[in-house]
Amino acid sequence: MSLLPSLSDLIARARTDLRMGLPVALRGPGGIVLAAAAETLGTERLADLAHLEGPALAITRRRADTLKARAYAADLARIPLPRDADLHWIRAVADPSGDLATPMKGPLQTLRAGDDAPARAALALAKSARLLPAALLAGAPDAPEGLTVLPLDGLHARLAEVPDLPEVVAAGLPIAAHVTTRLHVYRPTDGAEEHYAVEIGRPSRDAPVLARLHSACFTGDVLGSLKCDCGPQLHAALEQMGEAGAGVLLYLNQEGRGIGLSNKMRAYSLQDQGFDTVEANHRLGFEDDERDFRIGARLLDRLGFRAVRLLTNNPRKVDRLRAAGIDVVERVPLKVGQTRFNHHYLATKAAKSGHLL
Ligand SMILES: Nc1nc2c(ncn2[C@@H]2O[C@H](COP(=O)(O)OP(=O)(O)OP(=O)(O)O)[C@@H](O)[C@H]2O)c(=O)[nH]1
Ligand SMILES: [Zn+2]
Repeated sequence: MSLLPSLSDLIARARTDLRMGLPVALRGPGGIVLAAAAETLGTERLADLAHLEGPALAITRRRADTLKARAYAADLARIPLPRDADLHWIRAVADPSGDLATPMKGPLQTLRAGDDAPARAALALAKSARLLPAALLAGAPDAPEGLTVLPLDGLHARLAEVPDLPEVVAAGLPIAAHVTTRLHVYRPTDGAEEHYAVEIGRPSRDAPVLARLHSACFTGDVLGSLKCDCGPQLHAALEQMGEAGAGVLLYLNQEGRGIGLSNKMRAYSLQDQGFDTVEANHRLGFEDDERDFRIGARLLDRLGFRAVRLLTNNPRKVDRLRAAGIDVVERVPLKVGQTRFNHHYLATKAAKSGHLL
């Protein structure tokens, strides 16, 4: 019946539930598994989950490696919940901010037997809710009334897909770089973040367009942070397009290379403790880059652009766009915004993430 929620609707709900500290119910061949995000779980719900069957804390392999816990799966580890575990213990396993101050968590036993699929889905949901990737899971005889119930079948595949991105609206927006500019807003059908396209001038759809895929950086774009080069890159790209009289800048709301602002600031706090940008992501349980550039390809396609001259220093963006069917005819370097505060950050990106200096 069309009035019932689709899988995308359920995913959108699940994200909100997890952010509020509510568990979601995952229905698979083994029955119902309840999953709650470690970051938002409260004391009473922890007590209730702890009384269910086989409570275990799922973390990513990245986090497991940091904690020296053995991950039997390629991507995650499940730690059986110790009998005396409280919220403090759960947060300490999930959140690296106290790793140096309280190295008390180990040795951590991990589970080999049992199905990893519910844990995998829960971690993907936590990531897509921009929470720390750690979730408490426990088997339940049935789903308590009122909880969001998601079928495990197809869930992980759906979370890995690019959602449909219909355009909500487009309107003229004269900006300093060019007076003939239009801002387009796209809203994904799975309730995730909206993305924007800034169309400068009237670029032809028949020739390669000067384009940039810019990932949101509140600290750099808005506050003028000196820790990264995002703000100057954003403005230089718009200026270059303005001077050329045509271009398209996709502003993708993938803050912090796709981990969200809270997690990015957690990474900054780890950087204050001496870890570099890649190490900080890993300690938090993330890959160094969690962005999905297929969204950029989808938006270019929607706008009618098949070929681009891409403003970037990141070869991965070029590769991902090409893999998604966009013809990147040229990579145009964008070297602005070096400061004494971001020298180490840019050098790390070059050494570890393949950026071209
Ligand atoms: N996790 C994390 N994200 C960061 C950090 N510093 C900046 N960012 C984010 O990194 C992203 C940078 O985006 P871009 O400038 O589009 O991408 P890029 O990979 O640097 O590639 P180009 O700028 O195109 O060369 C933004 O989402 C920032 O919020 C950091 O230390 N940790
Ligand atoms: Zn930045």
